[in-house]
Amino acid sequence: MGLLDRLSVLLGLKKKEVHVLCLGLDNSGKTTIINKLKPSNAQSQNILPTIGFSIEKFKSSSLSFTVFDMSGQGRYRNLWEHYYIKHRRIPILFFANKMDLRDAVTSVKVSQLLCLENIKDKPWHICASDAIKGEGLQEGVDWLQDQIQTVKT
Ligand SMILES: Nc1nc2c(ncn2[C@@H]2O[C@H](COP(=O)(O)OP(=O)(O)OP(=O)(O)O)[C@@H](O)[C@H]2O)c(=O)[nH]1
Ligand SMILES: [Mg+2]
Repeated sequence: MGLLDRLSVLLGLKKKEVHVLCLGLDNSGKTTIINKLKPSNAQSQNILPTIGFSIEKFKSSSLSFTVFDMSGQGRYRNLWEHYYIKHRRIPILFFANKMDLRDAVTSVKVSQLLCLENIKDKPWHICASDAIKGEGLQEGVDWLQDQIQTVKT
């Protein structure tokens, strides 16, 4: 970020830009989550499986998010490696989505199944969500914002 951009962010004239990588199995609801975070007039009514990846944008509070929405389908998973930044202390937000389904397990159980407590080198957080109704999404984004805002602009 250039000096002028930094100054604009500090003065509140411009939103700080952040890049987010969205990964997860196919059909888990990634695109639906991102879509629901957009203003209602920008939301798509017809979400199709993502081919390759798509770049989506939304704003929240003082941040401007650019999200790389990766396909979860098996044949595209090798794309994930190109974007995965192993050694940086990037925050990781997990959505335990589709919590409205009758056989959904709790976010605590998901966290145990994925052994999230083993992640010691990055801040992480898990939220239960229902992307159709939009439940749990803002809690996750608020956590992400807190993490990002503690990093210097
Ligand atoms: N019941 C329920 N259905 C959901 C939820 N979130 C998404 N869906 C549905 O799940 C299906 C897949 O959603 P997508 O957002 O396309 O999933 P995706 O993870 O982006 O899939 P890929 O792009 O193929 O990786 C759609 O029919 C959504 O309507 C949820 O929280 N609850
Ligand atoms: Mg998708």
